[in-house]
Amino acid sequence: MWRRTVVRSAAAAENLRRFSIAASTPLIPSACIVHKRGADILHDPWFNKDTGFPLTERDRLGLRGLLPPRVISFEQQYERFMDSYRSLEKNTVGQPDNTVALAKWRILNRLHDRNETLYYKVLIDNIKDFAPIIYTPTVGLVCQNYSGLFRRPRGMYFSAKDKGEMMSIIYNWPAPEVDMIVLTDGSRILGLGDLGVQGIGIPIGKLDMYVAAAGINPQRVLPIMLDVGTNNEKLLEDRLYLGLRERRLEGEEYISIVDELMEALHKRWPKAVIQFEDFQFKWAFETLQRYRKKYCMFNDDIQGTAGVALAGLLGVVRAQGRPLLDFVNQKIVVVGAGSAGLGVLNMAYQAVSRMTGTTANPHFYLIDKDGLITKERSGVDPSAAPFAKVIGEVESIGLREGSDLLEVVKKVKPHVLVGLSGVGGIFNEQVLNAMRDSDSPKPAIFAMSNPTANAECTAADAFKYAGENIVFGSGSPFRNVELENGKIGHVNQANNMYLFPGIGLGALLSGARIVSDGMLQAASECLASYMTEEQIQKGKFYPSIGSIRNITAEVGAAVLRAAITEEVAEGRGDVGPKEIAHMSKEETVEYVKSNMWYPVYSPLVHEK
Ligand SMILES: NC(=O)c1ccc[n+]([C@@H]2O[C@H](COP(=O)([O-])OP(=O)(O)OC[C@H]3O[C@@H](n4cnc5c(N)ncnc54)[C@H](O)[C@@H]3O)[C@@H](O)[C@H]2O)c1
Ligand SMILES: O=C(O)C[C@H](O)C(=O)O
Ligand SMILES: [Mg+2]
Repeated sequence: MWRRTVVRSAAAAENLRRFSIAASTPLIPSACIVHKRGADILHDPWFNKDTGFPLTERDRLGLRGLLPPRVISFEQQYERFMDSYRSLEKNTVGQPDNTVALAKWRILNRLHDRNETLYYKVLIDNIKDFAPIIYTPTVGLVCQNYSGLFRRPRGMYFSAKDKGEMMSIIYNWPAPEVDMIVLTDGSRILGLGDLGVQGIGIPIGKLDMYVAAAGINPQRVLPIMLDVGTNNEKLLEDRLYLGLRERRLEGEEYISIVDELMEALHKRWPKAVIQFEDFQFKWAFETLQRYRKKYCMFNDDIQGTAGVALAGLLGVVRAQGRPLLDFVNQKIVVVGAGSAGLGVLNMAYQAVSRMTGTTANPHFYLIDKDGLITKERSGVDPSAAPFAKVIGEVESIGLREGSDLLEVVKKVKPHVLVGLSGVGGIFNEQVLNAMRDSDSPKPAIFAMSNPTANAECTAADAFKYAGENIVFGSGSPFRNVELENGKIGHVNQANNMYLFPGIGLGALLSGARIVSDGMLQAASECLASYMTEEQIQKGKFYPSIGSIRNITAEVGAAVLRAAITEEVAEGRGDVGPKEIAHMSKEETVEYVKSNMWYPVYSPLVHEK
């Protein structure tokens, strides 16, 4: 076991005294107590510095003779890695995209597995280039090939076989403190479906984003796979599949195992924030309702996505040159009535209700695999029911129950078309062409499904077929498009990565008992107001990913303040809700920033 001690200069300590708790800003690197020596340290990526161990430390930790004699500085190690990364890029030119993507993922993953400090330094400083590798889209490819790519475990794996024993298994995790947990059951990985145990890549990728964007200490994050089986026939037949080769648990059996895991997690780390990720629809809403008043948890696909989408939708109104209140008049067609689509509609509906002060009847249209959802649909899911259209209303514009996407776009002439269906290419040439008749001067197309091949359309097709005056967003990254008019068609990455790190960080630092609607609303509003008028006019609704730490600090602070207002904050360490409540807006942002971890080599001190 290990623990951290914080060693600072008196002046620096005084500066941060009021606000800092597990203060980790590297004014003077914190010293770190390790309970290992020699080769054990070299094989532990949390502490390993490779050739970066100074000679004195090599003496102290029994490393003399185990390393080549020269000490290489952190900066040199960084450059050496980046050089080999650039060579790999050069040497793989012309090879298939997937081969190159996996090669890049491998070189980063190998670095992670031997030296986390250097890995996160590389990741943070190059987040724009590396996010598409450790996150969507490459993470999808990694999950699909996980059983073959597996070298070392990362995170924890609980299975249906562990029933009754989770409380003891949880203590096998070596870190005494955990701040952020991302949990999946692998049942709906991006738009790729049920990938069973292979879905562990998603919590790993999300937590890498937590470290990069929110500055959560990587020794305090925990990716978790709850393997309750898989219904993926290919995996069930694959002899090398690493998960349970059984069908998924259902009903009471399923929920009781999630209950047990949640209890065990809460027991060991009562202050940790738990993010549910990529659960199939039928369990996503149910688990959210079941746990959201009991634990500090949220569902990223439902709630994180909703906040990011709402910020984008409000940006669209601004781009049209209309006041924000005009949001209530926007005709929005959402394609995909699952966790994400319904999450977005719920939040948009709440926004309209707040703006109108009444029970709103917004101009929202919801389409699933069976077409337009109306009140005539039998067996409609209760969470989709509030968005089912009254039949008279749709008949008046020539639509009916189950009208297809093209018909809906032609008749509704929407301001915004949102894709959260997981079906690649369904915004085809005809659908995009129909968006040319949109009632908006700047029709908006959000092809939000992941990974890239599952996006409802590409950026190039959107600008080509729907017109050069559109604004565009996609869940996975696309290159900006060179338009025929000589301008650039900007691509927004409409991805929940702009919010979940700030939601988690704000919840954590406020010591929130739960993640309330007000906290989520504050996160979305913060993101929406982050962009300047000039950026909005250029069709930019989200900041560059290069500034994700900054936006996450702002979002985190907004969530923190909302937790205080909503009276769910209990504070953290010796900074209680009262102290937070007395901070100005700027001070909350500083407070959040001062609690972000940044990769530096800490002096290691051995203790038995
Ligand atoms: N960009 C982001 O931040 C973000 C966030 C969350 C989810 N997503 C993506 O959204 C997609 C859906 O996620 P989810 O959790 O809502 O999945 P889900 O399985 O809960 O829902 C999918 C929905 O799409 C509908 N659908 C399927 N085929 C369709 C078709 N041909 N036409 C219209 N609708 C169709 C289904 O009926 C269902 O309602 C995934 O690809 C996921 O990667 C993106
Ligand atoms: O993982 C992502 O890139 C976004 C989202 O959570 C998804 O499930 O697609
Ligand atoms: Mg997800």
